[in-house]
Amino acid sequence: MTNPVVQKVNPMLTEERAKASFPVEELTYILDGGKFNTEKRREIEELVTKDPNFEHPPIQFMTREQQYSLAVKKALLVQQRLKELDMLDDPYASYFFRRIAMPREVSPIGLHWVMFVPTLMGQCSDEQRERWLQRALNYEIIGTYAQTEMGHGTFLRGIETTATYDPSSQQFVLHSPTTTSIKWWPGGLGKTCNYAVVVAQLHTQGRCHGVHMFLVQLRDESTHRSLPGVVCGDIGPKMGYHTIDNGFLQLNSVRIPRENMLMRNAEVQPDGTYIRRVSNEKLTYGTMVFVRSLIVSDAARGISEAATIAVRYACVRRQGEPSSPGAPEPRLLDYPVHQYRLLTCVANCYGLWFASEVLRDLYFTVQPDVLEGRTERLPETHALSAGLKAVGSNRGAACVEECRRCCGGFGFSEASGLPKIYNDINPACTYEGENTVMLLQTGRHLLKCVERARRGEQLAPSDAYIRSRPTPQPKLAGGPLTADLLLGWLRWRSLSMLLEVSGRFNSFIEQRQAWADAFQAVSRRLTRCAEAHCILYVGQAFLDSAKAAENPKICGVLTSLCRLFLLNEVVSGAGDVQLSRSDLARCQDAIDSLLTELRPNAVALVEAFDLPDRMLCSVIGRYDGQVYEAMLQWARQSPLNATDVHESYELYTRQFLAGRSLAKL
Ligand SMILES: CCCCCCCC/C=C\CCCC(=O)SCCNC(=O)CCNC(=O)[C@H](O)C(C)(C)COP(=O)(O)OP(=O)(O)OC[C@H]1O[C@@H](n2cnc3c(N)ncnc32)[C@H](O)[C@@H]1OP(=O)(O)O
Ligand SMILES: Cc1cc2nc3c(=O)[nH]c(=O)nc-3n(C[C@H](O)[C@H](O)[C@H](O)COP(=O)(O)OP(=O)(O)OC[C@H]3O[C@@H](n4cnc5c(N)ncnc54)[C@H](O)[C@@H]3O)c2cc1C
Repeated sequence: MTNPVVQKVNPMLTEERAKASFPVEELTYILDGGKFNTEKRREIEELVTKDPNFEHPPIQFMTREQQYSLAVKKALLVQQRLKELDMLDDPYASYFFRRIAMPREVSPIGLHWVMFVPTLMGQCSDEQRERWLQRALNYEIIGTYAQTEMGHGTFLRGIETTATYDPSSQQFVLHSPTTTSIKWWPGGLGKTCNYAVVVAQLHTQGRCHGVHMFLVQLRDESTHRSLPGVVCGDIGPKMGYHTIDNGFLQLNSVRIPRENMLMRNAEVQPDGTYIRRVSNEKLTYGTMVFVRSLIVSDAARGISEAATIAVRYACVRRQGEPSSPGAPEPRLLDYPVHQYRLLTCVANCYGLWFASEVLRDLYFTVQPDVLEGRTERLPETHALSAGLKAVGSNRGAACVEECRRCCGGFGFSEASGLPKIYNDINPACTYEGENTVMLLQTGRHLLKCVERARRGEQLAPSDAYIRSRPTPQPKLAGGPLTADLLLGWLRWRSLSMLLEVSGRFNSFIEQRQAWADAFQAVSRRLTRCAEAHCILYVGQAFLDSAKAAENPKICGVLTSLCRLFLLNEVVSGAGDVQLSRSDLARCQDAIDSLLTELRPNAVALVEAFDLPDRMLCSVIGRYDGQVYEAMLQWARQSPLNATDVHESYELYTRQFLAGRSLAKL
């Protein structure tokens, strides 16, 4: 991919940039977690941009096979470069190197570093780590995470693949007993990987002990041919994710050594005796908690890319009736409704960005304890990572789509870069736990919190408000609509909704319904409670970050953006609780005022994300704002334009026009 040649900057963008009321660079430092990180990220981006090995024509003009092949090359080249630069052990540097080298092109070896390596870290005994982890970190072996089957994705306990221990050979026999038990979806499984962590039902001494993990070699390490008993391949084209070989895997009585069961939490001894070392069996699901927390930040980054494109385009695109004769047509960004559509996406982006940082810190605080078997804060971490994964990816997909629509027809063209971002973000609503199911996990946790609060027990910090007494609805039509007041209202809303659903749930229990039936009866409402709880978390993280900004100008603009986020939640969630007409009207007026206030900072707020053209890959979101000439250049690259007359003319159209039958051709 080549960066568009930066031409003279479109004066309409220069004009907008000059309106910023705060130092954009300082906000970039905040978003990056410090000036040092910004500088390091830029150095890495520069390295990749200068490297001709990462240059190629736009992938959108390539076939899927070409896209996959190129992605394998780039993904492996990234690893080589990281090694040469001695950056392999630096997760920050590696992340940004991969991101700029393969912008929104999912890597065929992505599962290796997102799930395979973390699973080895979290699920192996110390001895197993010694044996495999370094090989995996050195990319001597390339692995994936094979859990989902054709027949079971969400309901993990229903997985059918079996791992049956044979004490005579001290081996496990891995087997796919049915068609529905064939592993389906794992990333990189089809063609790229030679190992997999396989999730299977453990059988030993005639008993099933539930799902456990096993390291299975799939392909020969030198020839890459699939090993005897292993049938695997690519699952075919998808809605997006063209660069990765999501695969299938059928195991026909494949034997692996006993030592290949991941034994941090449980063990099968040579004679077949099963020993569980920790009582909480959900520790096997640890990698998913980790990846769910990453997805929240990835969703925020996706919105940041789409919003940068759409806001820049809205500055240079004129469309509509001039305000006076001879005046130019208005810019899209001059329309209040357009400002609303874009600025609410920007507000969601900042909210999720800051929330993902708080969630990441929580994960890394809790994880060392969990690894040692102390699981007190695991339920909170699981509930938050599941719920925020759902809210983040739902919002991510919705905001990217809104940005795409904001760009009209060009938004539908791959030239805009927006379909690529959307197709990369959207599957996150499904993978790593389908979003509705994830919200139900959060809801289940919240119901239990209400019970524990009634018993006077302590709750984890993010759940603590559930212990407070119900209060009357905070009035919004009185004094100023401060961010603190709005956040208080969202806290009140979350608690009210939860108490209402919990009361309903308890009445089913009192009518002697089974727990599971009562849960199903309130499940629809419970997903809304989970969303409200997560939005409260996002709002709190947003406001805390705004207040923490040392520069008063940045503090001011972030607080205004946070108020827009909170007000929009109040207005769009007005159906969940009774909001008076006067409160609603007040909030709507406040939104209108905020749009006017924030509009001059629209470009500055997205450019604080500091996304180079190479990252955006967008004809309409270019830094220089020279959209139209670049659009024509893009179209000229279409393979359909390689000749003036396409071969289909001779083959079909000419015959058709001559009245000949096409049926025999
Ligand atoms: C750099 C950025 C890149 C980011 C992007 C990454 C790109 C990677 C691309 C693709 C990767 C995709 C990988 C995958 O999709 S892997 C497969 C993922 N599969 C799933 O997520 C399956 C979803 N299903 C489940 O997680 C579970 O089955 C379940 C839905 C949670 C239900 O489980 P189960 O029926 O066993 O449990 P219960 O509902 O009965 O609950 C029992 C108690 O366990 C608690 N629980 C459940 N899960 C966890 C967990 N993970 N951790 C801790 N505790 C857990 C639950 O709360 C219950 O507790 P209670 O106290 O109420 O009994
Ligand atoms: C791009 C992509 C990459 C993936 N990568 C991997 C990978 O690397 N490794 C891997 O193992 N898997 C992977 N997956 C699989 C993914 O994790 C599953 O698709 C996901 O967990 C959902 O499972 P499912 O497809 O079986 O859907 P189902 O579980 O059949 O769900 C279908 C629908 O039913 C609803 N539903 C299901 N159960 C309930 C319930 N209890 N209550 C209410 N509603 C319910 C869901 O909300 C959903 O809308 C990937 C999937 C995709 C799309």
